[in-house]
Amino acid sequence: MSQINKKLSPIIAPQNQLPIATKVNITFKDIKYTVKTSKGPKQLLKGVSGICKSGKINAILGSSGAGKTTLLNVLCQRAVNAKNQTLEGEILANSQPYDSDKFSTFAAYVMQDDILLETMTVKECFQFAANLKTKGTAEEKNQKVDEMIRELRLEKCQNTFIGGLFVKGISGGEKKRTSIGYELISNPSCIFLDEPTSGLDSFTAYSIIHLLSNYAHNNDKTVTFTIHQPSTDIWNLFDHIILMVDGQFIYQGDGKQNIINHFSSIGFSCPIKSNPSDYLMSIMHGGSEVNVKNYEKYFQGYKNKLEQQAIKEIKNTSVEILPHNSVQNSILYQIKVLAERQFKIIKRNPILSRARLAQAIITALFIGLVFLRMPGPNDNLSQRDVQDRNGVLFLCIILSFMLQLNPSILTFPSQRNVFLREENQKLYTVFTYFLGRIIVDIIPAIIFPIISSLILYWMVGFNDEEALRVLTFIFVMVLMSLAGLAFGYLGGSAFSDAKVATSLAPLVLMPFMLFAGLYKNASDYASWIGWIQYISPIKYGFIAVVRNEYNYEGQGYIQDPVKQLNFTMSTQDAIYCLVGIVVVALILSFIFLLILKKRLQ
Ligand SMILES: Nc1ncnc2c1ncn2[C@@H]1O[C@H](COP(=O)(O)OP(=O)(O)OP(=O)(O)O)[C@@H](O)[C@H]1O
Repeated sequence: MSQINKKLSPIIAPQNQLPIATKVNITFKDIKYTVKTSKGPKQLLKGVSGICKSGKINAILGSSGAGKTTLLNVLCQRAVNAKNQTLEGEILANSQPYDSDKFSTFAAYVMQDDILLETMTVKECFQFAANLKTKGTAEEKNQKVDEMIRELRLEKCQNTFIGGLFVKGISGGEKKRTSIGYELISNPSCIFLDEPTSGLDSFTAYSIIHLLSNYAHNNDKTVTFTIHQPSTDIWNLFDHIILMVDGQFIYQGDGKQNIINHFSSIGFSCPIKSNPSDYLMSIMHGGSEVNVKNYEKYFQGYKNKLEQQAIKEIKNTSVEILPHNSVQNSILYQIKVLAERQFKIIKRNPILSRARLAQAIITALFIGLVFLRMPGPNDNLSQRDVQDRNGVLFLCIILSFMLQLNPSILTFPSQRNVFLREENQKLYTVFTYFLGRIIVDIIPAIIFPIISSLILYWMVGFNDEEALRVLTFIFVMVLMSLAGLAFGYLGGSAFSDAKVATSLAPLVLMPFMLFAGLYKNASDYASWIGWIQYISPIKYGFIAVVRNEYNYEGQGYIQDPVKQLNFTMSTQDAIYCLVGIVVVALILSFIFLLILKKRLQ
């Protein structure tokens, strides 16, 4: 909880003596928000005070860069005191402090960018939100989803994918309505929206604001949003308007005659027949020197005539218990819902399913053909044959590791924004998200190496004297694939940017390969760097398959190939080490995901 809110706690009455609120008024007093930049501190909000009223449409307008989004972030507790930013002032809901956790129990925030998963349909998005955000039986939740689709007039596209860069999907307006519906389904008492109409045609923009207006008026909800250049129709729907310029307020009040009167009184009369929104935007625009010179007049006008009134309203806000709309689901339920969604995503994404299956089959066939029916122990083996066999064993290990590593690196970065938004709203915990993902991601990580192994094993002519040898080989291939999954997770969670994570992957892979015992003998590493072999999953996988393959009893091979490689560890011990590495990498990636979440929020 921010410092400012702590200060206020003593004046709050004990919770059990307060009336339970049906509505929420957000008030803020003397908010100053400063960020550190390379050129020194920059104050983005310069002591603003105001109110977002319940049952009303509160619109924040202003010139570009005035600080509208910053104010919204502050009210949603997304901008708090930290090393590189300071926040001063009071932010209250029904005269009570709230932090980001508390915020998610009574309010919702729709960001400017639509953060939705592209391979989910509109209905599935609502279903996911209803499952985790609302109470009731499955039937009641389905009913809520259908109602929301009807209310937002999304019937026609309810079964269409959201779409994105690679998948064709719904229109921009439908996407925006889906983002709003995703939040409204839990019936929050307050909803904040950052530019809900940007990029939309005037009819769609009007229909969205009209919908929000109904939500506020019919249910006594607090709707607050930033908006650029509204049409007259949209302007007429605003109940409470805040105008901002250069981090300060220049107007706060209703959008009807009062706003026109106020600006007339300070010398800026809106021309008759002119849209007040267009006129006010034109006198606020920071691109005009004349406007910038006039800013001081606007500030003085606001301070002298309106600020005290706003402060009085803040003081008169009653103290009431904040409504609690959020739902606490069991861990198992959260994992189930997340795993179901992840399963759909994988099934529908051709790169995540079919392409990977084809990759596993084609690479296995290719290796199988290149090393087809290699000479075995009964074929008068030369040292060259042993080297070839070592080579193909090593290649199998690399293949299994790499085929899983590459897609896994993208696992977290590709859904980062969705995860941050949903975790922020406390729909689930980092732990349940992590488990929900693993449960689904592990399926291809197990199946694909089995398929590759079954293709390769007899094509190459690996040791099939006993069934256990075949099973051990397959098991090690699966473990290598799981190691790829774990290291992919690790890279994806340690670096928030997918590009950074993928470009760093070869840097990690190279030493693992170098210290696996094939390119340089295991006993020849310099001591200062030789320790890398102990953390190389490729080394343990290679030892396991080498020991499993060669059955040296003096026959067939000129020398014992295992001894030549200087592998003293048994197959079993190598498998244990590999399992240990997989577990440690998974634990580390979970910790990194926790840290990453905090850093990004
Ligand atoms: N972390 C930051 N560091 C430095 N400057 C910042 C930071 N965040 C925002 N700003 C600056 O603060 C000002 C206000 O930004 P904000 O996004 O709140 O404006 P806005 O009114 O929403 O603008 P627009 O309408 O163009 O979206 C801008 O000049 C922006 O460049």
